[in-house]
Amino acid sequence: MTREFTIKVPASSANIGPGFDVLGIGLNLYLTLSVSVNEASTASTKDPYNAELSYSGDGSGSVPLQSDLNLITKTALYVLHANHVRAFPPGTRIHVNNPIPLGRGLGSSGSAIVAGVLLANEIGSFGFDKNRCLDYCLMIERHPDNITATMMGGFVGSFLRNLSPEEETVVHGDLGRILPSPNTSADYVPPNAPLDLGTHVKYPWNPVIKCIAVIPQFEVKTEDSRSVLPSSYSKKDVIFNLQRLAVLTSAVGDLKPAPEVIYNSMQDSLHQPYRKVLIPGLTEILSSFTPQTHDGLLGICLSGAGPTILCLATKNFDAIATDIIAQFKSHNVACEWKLLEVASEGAVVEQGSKL
Ligand SMILES: Nc1ncnc2c1ncn2[C@@H]1O[C@H](COP(=O)(O)OP(=O)(O)O)[C@@H](O)[C@H]1O
Ligand SMILES: N[C@@H](CCOP(=O)(O)O)C(=O)O
Repeated sequence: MTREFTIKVPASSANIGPGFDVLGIGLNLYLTLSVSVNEASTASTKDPYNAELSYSGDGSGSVPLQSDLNLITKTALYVLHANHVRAFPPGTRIHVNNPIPLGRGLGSSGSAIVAGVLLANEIGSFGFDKNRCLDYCLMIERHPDNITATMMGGFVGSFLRNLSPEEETVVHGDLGRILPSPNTSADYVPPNAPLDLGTHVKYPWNPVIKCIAVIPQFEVKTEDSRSVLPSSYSKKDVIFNLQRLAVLTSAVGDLKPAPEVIYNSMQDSLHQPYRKVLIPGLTEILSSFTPQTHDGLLGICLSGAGPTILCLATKNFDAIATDIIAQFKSHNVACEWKLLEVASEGAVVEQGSKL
């Protein structure tokens, strides 16, 4: 008997202007894992943990296919090891199809981590619900905005609960102690995820609002984009964002979305101004596209850690994207663009089996 299942995980756009490390939207661009486990197989593989991995889409040729090097299967192995399962069953085949561009601020790593945790949940038959799965994701990703949107779908706000000093050491400890690598000893059991790490809510979203993603053809690693941020902020800047955050979370659910309200509440003082050093033309683009210059535009921001620009809009998608691409071009940056919608369902696992 061969067990088969598919894991479908949306991309995400995090922050949405003022919600740095808080807000995220699940987007209908799906990382898909097609998994089969031939339960009769005893054949050994080259892979140290029995997984035969294949890959298509963005990252093909550069993403590693060994299970203790690939982010999806490393994540799955972490969850399996923490629950005393040492490897994938012999006869495990995983095909990854990834349309999410890597390192562009559309949550590719968050989607890979969510996919990995769901993969382990199926392989180990642990029966974890999505909230428990998020605990494991948070052990790796550490900021809840993109993984919560990816796992739960929709437009979400989230936070990580207060941690005891012992939990702090576990949750914010060395990732090398959590994720396996080729040097991990055969009997090492990594720390399990504390319970209920994340809390989230889903906000209403008017489906008339679509997401334009203008994606520059260069990568910015999230880690690098976080390293340019200051370690503290002024009271003025924090209040600036909190005020806008409160208004934005309600404004996008309105029956008749108000461009002025949404545009102004998507302004940010906490991350975008600092990230301009990594993204040519960022400040100019964010300030020169408004509901007055482009009919149908509601708001504009950096998607996640960048370099993608996210526009919320109700019409004229092509014209808005074409003009942003032209601005980037004047800074010698080539782009592609996608029109995306909010993925309200989040990550899903579909079962199937064949004799
Ligand atoms: N589908 C995938 N399979 C394996 N690794 C992935 C996948 N998606 C992302 N990654 C890893 O995550 C990195 C990008 O993460 P990050 O810098 O956080 O950017 P992003 O904004 O796209 O999440 C990639 O370089 C790769 O190492
Ligand atoms: N809040 C994080 C979000 C990172 O999202 P990603 O899509 O770039 O991985 C940040 O802004 O650093």
